Amino acid sequence: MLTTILEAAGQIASPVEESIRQAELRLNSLTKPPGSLGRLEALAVRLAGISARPQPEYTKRTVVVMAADHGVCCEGVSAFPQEVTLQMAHNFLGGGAGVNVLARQAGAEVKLVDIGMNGEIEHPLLVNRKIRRGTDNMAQGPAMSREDAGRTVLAGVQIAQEAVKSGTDIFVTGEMGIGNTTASAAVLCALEGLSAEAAVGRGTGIDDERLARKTVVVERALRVNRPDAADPLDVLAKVGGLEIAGLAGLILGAAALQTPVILDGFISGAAAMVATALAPEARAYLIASHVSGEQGHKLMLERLGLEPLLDLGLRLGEGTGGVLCLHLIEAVCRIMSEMATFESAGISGAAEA
Ligand SMILES: O=C(O)c1ccc[n+]([C@@H]2O[C@H](COP(=O)([O-])O)[C@@H](O)[C@H]2O)c1
Ligand SMILES: Cc1cc2nc[nH]c2cc1C
Repeated sequence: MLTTILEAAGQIASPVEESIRQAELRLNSLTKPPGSLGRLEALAVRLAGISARPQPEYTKRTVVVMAADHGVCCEGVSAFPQEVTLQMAHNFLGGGAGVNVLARQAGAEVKLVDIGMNGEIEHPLLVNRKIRRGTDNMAQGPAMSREDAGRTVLAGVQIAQEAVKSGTDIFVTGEMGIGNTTASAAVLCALEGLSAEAAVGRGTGIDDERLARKTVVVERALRVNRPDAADPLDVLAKVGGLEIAGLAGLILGAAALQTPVILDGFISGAAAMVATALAPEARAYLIASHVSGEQGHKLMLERLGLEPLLDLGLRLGEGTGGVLCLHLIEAVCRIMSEMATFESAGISGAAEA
């Protein structure tokens, strides 16, 4: 299984240097003081390299929302009951969730994937890739088998491949899963050797008492399972989640097809940690949309070496922060294609020193 995953990862090429160089030249020819568009300029250059074009355009934007359940919920780690995962899945399909609203505004399509919910939904818009009905309680043993973790990553790779074949040229990662901030914190601790205290946050809004319990649960999960930091599939299987594994695969599949991936919040970040542990080259294809309000996300992004574009205190998940950044990406693309140059507008360049 790992061999097949690493085969997919082995196809990830570096961003295209020539497109990067052309984008830098173009930015410096536009009617503005050099560098005056700040970090948007760095974003323009990165997108050029990823998409192998100095003036990229993204016309088919897909938010992949992976939904899954977590056995660890029975430890009382969330502010909401587990059945909210399935109830929210109905909400996504009906177009009423936060991400649906923001995706409509940003011209993106929401693709809901059942990668491992406890319950069943029959709906024409639902992509059914259920690997199993939720994970087991990681505080008592592995969340899932190594085989299930591998199959889930491969399902994510395949979803990316199918979407790109149907025209998707940019992805946003999204997820829904009550309990998944516990799994994400455990993955962060396992891969980076951090204490539970540094990684655990309030998720859906737990009080101090539950936060203390959640921290103990993550500590216990790490002690009981002893995940191997050098083996990302082992980490996923022992303390991960199905949506985390699926999104890790989506990232690898997208990167192998030179397609940018906008990361949403803490859970998407955990998937990115796994993906980059499997294939460090995938990092070049990742754009961090925002730093989430979830404690631990800032540290996670630092470890990933990614600078978030926004800091709005978002902690909804679903892909909401990622979709918001599509507006910034659209802005950058328009700057690159529509802005006049010093030459075309007849404007004098900077004075000689
Ligand atoms: O993306 C984030 O940073 C984020 C931070 C906190 C909560 N969430 C969402 O809330 C759910 C998980 O919270 P919890 O408390 O049940 O672990 C899950 O459905 C996530 O989409 C998401
Ligand atoms: C209502 C609700 C919506 C969500 N969306 C993502 N995670 C969520 C958690 C809850 C509880």
